Order: sequence, then structure tokens, then C-alpha cells
Amino acid sequence: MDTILKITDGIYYVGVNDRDTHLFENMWPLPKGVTYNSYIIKDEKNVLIDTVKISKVNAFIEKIYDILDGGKLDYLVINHMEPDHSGAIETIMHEFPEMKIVGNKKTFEFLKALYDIEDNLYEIKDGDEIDLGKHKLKFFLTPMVHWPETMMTYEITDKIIFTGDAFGGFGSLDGGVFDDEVDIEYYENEIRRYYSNIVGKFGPMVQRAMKKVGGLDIEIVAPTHGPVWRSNPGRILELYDKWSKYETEEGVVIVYGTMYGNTEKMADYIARCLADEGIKNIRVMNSSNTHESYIINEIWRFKGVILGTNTYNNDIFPPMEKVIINLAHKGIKNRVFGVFGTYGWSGGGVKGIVEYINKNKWEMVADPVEVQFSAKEESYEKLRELAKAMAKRIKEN
Ligand SMILES: Cc1cc2nc3c(=O)[nH]c(=O)nc-3n(C[C@H](O)[C@H](O)[C@H](O)COP(=O)(O)O)c2cc1C
Repeated sequence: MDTILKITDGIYYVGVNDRDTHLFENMWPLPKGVTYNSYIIKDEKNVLIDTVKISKVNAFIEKIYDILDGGKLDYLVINHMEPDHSGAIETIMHEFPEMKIVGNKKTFEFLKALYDIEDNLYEIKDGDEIDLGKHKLKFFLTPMVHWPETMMTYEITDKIIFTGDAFGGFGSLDGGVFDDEVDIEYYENEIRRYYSNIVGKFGPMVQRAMKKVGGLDIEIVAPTHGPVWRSNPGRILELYDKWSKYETEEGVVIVYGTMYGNTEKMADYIARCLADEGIKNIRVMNSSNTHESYIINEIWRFKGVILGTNTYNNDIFPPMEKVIINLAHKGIKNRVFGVFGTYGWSGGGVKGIVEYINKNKWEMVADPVEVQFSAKEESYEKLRELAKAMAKRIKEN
């Protein structure tokens, strides 16, 4: 079977699709699958850039042998040590025992700790180059995007940057691999979900990395997940730039936790009031049946966040608390918050959310609205006021 996929003269795509794994990092749903991208440069010296998750090693090796056509690998460049990319290293070493592993000091610390590998290492420092013949590699250390060893590899001749997880996204590549071969809008939502779920916490480091490689003449962006950007690389750079600066669009995400519908009723009323105020992008999300992956993705897009909970055992409804813990974990910034909820006797749900908001120094647009068991006429008025304050605030920028 012909599996050879050329990117430029001498540079090939050898990534694989994974439609088996349900949860990325055993946490983030993959309804549309994911890819582990890897690349080969064939020259006087042959190079493999990154590997794949161990479960996909057979398909990977087959592609490598097809392309090398009897040749061998001289180098393996490791841009990122997370096991979805480093999992096949030992197998590749076994197949090509002469091959040198190219990485930085931190890469090699992790290589030893994860796989007990310490031979055939070729350590590079920031800005170092390796001449392959026609092609030339230059290395840029970009720590904490999203691990400490992460780096990017720039191929000078064809102006391709291999970026590791930066600029990546969820979604298997179903036939098309390049941005101009696929319906890119289908992927953009999955790319933002990947960014917000996996890389989002490290916005300042993404900004630092982007500045570092910003002066390069880049024709192709080749990440370790999702499409390869050859027609419009500026688009993915633009998107990551916007998300890592925590920039937002006008819109409100209302997330609620309910057992018997009273808190949900309040959520729907706030949503209607927001619509009355002219807000078009409104997402009402049930924390009990919507994975926080999708909630975080929407919150990464919009400025307004309204959190609602009932009181459960003197505290926030647990599915709702899980969302808030995740939001705090992601270090979300530049959002404005509203809070509402219900209680039966002691209260504690709304109080719990407000405590998270204060602890994270998130801005609240209005006082929380809390009702006993279910909303009455006067509380609906307060909910409308909350919606009005939110609409006004998000229209300010
Ligand atoms: C299992 C359970 C535990 C509850 N625990 C508390 C509690 O500790 N304190 C309190 O004030 N209300 C408590 N309540 C009352 C609810 O917060 C109240 O009924 C609320 O209206 C439920 O909102 P919902 O219809 O959106 O689920 C509890 C209700 C249930 C069913």
C-alpha cells in the first residue's frame, strides 16, 4: 500500500490516527479522535521528528520503512517527551540502533527517567543547528509549552517549523492532512478545545515561544496533533496568539448544576434576559452531562461566565464544583463572572462559588442571586438585573 505523504521535496508526513482512545490524557474526550504527527526528512542524513503513542507503533513503523526505502535513520529529534509522542522511541531505537537522539538537557533527564535511555544522545542548546545536506535544522527551546523540555525545530531550507504540541488540535485527519485539504472550520473548534484543555494554562509561555520564533520566515507549521498548515500558516499562529492572550468574543456561558430543575429554570431565565439585552452568543450548559472539556472550550471563547448551583450537603453541587476547579486550574483570565443558585435550609452552594471567585481574583459583575428552593417573582427581577449587568459589562470591550 502506498502510504507516502510528501510535504516538500524530501520531507514526509508519517503521523498516525488514533480513533480508539476515548480520553486524551485519560481525561479529555476524543469523540473525533486525535493524531500523533511525526515527520521524516530524507537527505544525506535522515531524520525522524517526534514519534507516536506506543499503541500506534505498528502503523508508524510501516510508514517509516516505506519512506526510507532501505535507508536508515541517523537522527531522532524529540520536541516533546509526553508519552503520546515519545512512546515509540524505544521501538525506533531498536529498529535503528545507530541513530542519535537529538534533544536538550531536560529532554534527556526525562528520557532517562521515563525509559531509562542514556546512550546515543546528541544534546543541542538553544539556537544550535544540524546540517543534513540539503536541509538544515535549527532548534529553539520553548519551555513550558506545556512541559519544561518542549522545543521547536525549524527546517531552514523549506521554512518548515515543527512545533510540538503548540498549534496542535484534537481530531483525526480523515484523508486530508493539510489545512487546504480539509474543512478547516470543522477542525478549529477541536483545535481551541485542545488549546484550552491542554495548553491553556501556559498562555504566557506560548506568547514567549511565539515571540522567539516570530521573526522566522515560516511557510509551513507542522505540529504534533491535527492539520499541517501549508496554505495559511498565519491563521493558526493568529488563533494561538489570540487564545494565549486570553482574548474573548462577546458572549456568555451559563453553567449550572441542578438535581430537580429549580437552578436550571433560573439559568434559562438569565439566558432569556441576556437575549433581551441583544447578546447573541449564549451557551447554557448542564454540568452534570457536559464534560468540562467542552465547557472550558466555550469559556475560552467568550467574555461572560455565569455559574449556578444548588446546595448539596452544605456545599456546591459536586459536578459544578468540578467545572470550577478545572477553570481555576487552567488559570482562566480576562473573564467576568456572575453567580446564582438555590438552597433548602443551610445554604452553602452559592457561598462556595463566591469563595472560588474571590480566591482566583475573578471579577464579579453583580451580587449573587440566591433563592430558597425555587425562584419567586422578586428573585426573577434580581436575575434580570444580573443579566443586564453582565450584558453591559461584556459590551464594554
Ligand atoms: C440530596 C440533597 C442534598 C441537599 N443538601 C442541602 C444542604 O446541605 N443544604 C441546603 O440548604 N439545601 C440542601 N438541599 C436542597 C437543595 O439545594 C434545594 O432543594 C434546591 O432547590 C435544589 O435545586 P435543584 O432543583 O436545582 O436541584 C439538598 C437537596 C438534596 C436533594
